[in-house]
Amino acid sequence: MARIELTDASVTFSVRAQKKVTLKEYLVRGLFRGSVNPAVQVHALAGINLTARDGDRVGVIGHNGAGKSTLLKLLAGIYPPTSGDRQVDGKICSLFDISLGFEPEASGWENITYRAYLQGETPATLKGKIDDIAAFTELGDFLDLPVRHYSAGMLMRLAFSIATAIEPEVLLVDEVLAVGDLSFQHKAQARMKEMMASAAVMVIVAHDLTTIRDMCTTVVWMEHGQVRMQGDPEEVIAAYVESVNGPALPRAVAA
Ligand SMILES: Nc1ncnc2c1ncn2[C@@H]1O[C@H](COP(=O)(O)OP(=O)(O)OP(=O)(O)O)[C@@H](O)[C@H]1O
Repeated sequence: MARIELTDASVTFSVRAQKKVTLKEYLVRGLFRGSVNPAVQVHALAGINLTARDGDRVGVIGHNGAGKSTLLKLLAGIYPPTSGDRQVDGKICSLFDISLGFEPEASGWENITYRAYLQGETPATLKGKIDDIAAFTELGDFLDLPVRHYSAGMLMRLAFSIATAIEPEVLLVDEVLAVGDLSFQHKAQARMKEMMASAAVMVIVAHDLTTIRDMCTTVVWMEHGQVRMQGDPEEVIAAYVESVNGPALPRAVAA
């Protein structure tokens, strides 16, 4: 059984306003004010409680910078909670930031192998899949070349084909994922639909509210790193739209 459980989970980043401090600034400001370039705490997520089990489809909505992507990364295990607890049971597939982390000097084939192992494949299980992964990329002989020679779209094809080669129990998706050219996008969307249907639990971040309404069993509205509201998709989406547009005008009553 797949399960996601966040209990009072927070993620805080410690960032510095300036990248470099000149010697003059260091001497002048450092002498009089203590720290020259103090760390600022960014509370990307604060006190998040979220539970999802088999069959749940969770849509995450909210304004830019509300913490949606950070929530996906927390669920994926990329960011550990600064405080609180994260429990995720089940094989995870993360469909966001997928083209990061390739080995530039290694060939497409080698990168398929490295990534597949990271995704939990073994030499035996990969043997039965590697040709399908390669065929899905449609990259042909390019797979023999180091991936530093690939275009951004080609890297995306490779990344998507590998990421979607597993049958995940927990699927984490960022709707903004644009994969390759038009023909590949059709193929990619069809594959994503299959995965969304078969995954036990899905969490999807999207700005397109129609997608969320059609797909999700529950919706989380994020605001300034916190959950403003969660529950029934129609109710949460209506409240979110009202907060963005203002209350709906009363209907004119016929005289
Ligand atoms: N690695 C990081 N280091 C520092 N701050 C970060 C980092 N990642 C996110 N943040 C901050 O956390 C907050 C939430 O960002 P996040 O990307 O999760 O928002 P979002 O809701 O996904 O936004 P958008 O809709 O624009 O994609 C923002 O203030 C952002 O600047």
